Amino acid sequence: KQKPNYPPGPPADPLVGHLRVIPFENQDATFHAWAKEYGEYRTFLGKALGNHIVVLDSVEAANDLLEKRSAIYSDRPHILVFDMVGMNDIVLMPYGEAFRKHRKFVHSTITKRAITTFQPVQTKNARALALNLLENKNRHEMFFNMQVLYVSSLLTLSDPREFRFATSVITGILYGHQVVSEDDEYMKLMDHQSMIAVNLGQPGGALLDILPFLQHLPAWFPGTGPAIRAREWRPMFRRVYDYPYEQVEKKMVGAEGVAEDSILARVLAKFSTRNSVPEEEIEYVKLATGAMYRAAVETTWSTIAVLFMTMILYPECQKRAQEEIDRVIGSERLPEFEDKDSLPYTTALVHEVLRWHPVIPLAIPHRSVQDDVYKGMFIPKGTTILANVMGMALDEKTYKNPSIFNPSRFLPKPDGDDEPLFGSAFGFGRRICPGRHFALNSLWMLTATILATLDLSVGRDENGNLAPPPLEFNHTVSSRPKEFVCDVRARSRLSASLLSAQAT
Ligand code: HEM
Repeated sequence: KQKPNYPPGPPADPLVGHLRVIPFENQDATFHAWAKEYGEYRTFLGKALGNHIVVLDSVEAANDLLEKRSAIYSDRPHILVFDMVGMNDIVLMPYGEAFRKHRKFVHSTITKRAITTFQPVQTKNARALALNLLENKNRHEMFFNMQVLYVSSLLTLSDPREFRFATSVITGILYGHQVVSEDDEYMKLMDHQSMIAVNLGQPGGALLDILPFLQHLPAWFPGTGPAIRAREWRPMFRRVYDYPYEQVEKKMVGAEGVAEDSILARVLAKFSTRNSVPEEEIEYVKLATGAMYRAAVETTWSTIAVLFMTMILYPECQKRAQEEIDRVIGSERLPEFEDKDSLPYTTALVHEVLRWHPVIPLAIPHRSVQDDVYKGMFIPKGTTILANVMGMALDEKTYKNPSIFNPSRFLPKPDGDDEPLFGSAFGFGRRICPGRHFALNSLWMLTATILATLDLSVGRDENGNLAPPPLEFNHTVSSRPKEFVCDVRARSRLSASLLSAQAT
């Protein structure tokens, strides 16, 4: 029997496939190099322990498959250890009836139109963050001083301030909860989420999919660690769905009978009495809102770290955005969403942050549900499809000098290069990020507010020497800049007092 014409790829080991050549760190860089070497269509095949993996390294291939053939390519690979910990929401849900129901709900609550009502939450939190940075200036180095440690005990991964912003904007719209202290339960829940995902996502966790019987063996048996931890952490993981629901429900049936306006409160208001609603319906609402909460924080937080990094490394871009803001808004007031259309460079700067370093560099894997042929290459059913978003960002055919941070690449000629915006940072097809419009708004308001009021520059290390951020990233749940220091100053006395007056 003739071997099918699989996509090309690097030489594989007959037993373990590419397992030994696929690195654990910076996979996107290796995949990008392989795509250039092997893939005429910027796709290539990898194999690990019997599983086929196809990496798509061009926007064209990703659109052709994940978008145009979305009926085939919208499933997710099954990851046993995440299943065991109770990750049952839309993010990893298999493609099917339940997925469609969750997707409809999630997308409808945060459409471009629906989210305009939530803009005040974003504005308020952006101002609070700018003020917080200013007031706690000498503590700023703490904020990136976060290392993920691969141990089984609970470790806090969060810095108080940017993490607080990323949490508070999403809990504000989902649950009407404004984070006001660094000892906030909603922040702790997110800490636990990151800790669980990072620890279970280690290679040991993947072993369970290859040798699933390990989950039934006693704890002393080698390789059973991830299964045991998944079971142990299940109740802690579950709280991300239950806790916010209980809080909002308590407010609605409590003495006052009202909760702050939020996506969840609007849904609960439609339930006439709790007893009349089937349990499955309540579970579905908990999971659908919990999924948005889980997916929003880490991604937004890491993107903010990239924003700070680029503003230090490319001070001329920071200055140009500040000049634009000063010209349009002046220094008597703070930015509002209505200013967005008049601030094209600032908006381009936000898009360039998302392109320059996509924080989910390989998106979330898709999986094919039937055999397919693409440009003569056979892609078998059950193949894991990775969109190499980082590879796409570095495509020289689309982006001139792609490794340089240059917001004006997106501006129309003659001011800029008229290059296309980088939507790939949010994935593709029917699994595209439903929070992308909301995320863009949060990042836009934060960027405009920070640049209107603060100057960011290279910080100093403990010996007093200037310490520019190294171009290094931690690859955990998302890809985030490694620790660096940043000098934060108010641009003027007026900007400081405007913030103090309006941040609360
Ligand atoms: C800068 C911020 C963000 C980035 C870079 C980002 C990126 C992504 C990416 C790459 C995916 C996978 C898409 C795919 O499989 O093709 C995704 C999925 C998802 N995102 Fe986001 N995201 C961000 C913010 C948000 C926010 C604010 C929310 C909620 C309001 C959100 C909710 C989700 C959900 C629910 C999914 C799963 C969708 C599915 O599996 O069908 N994300 N995101």
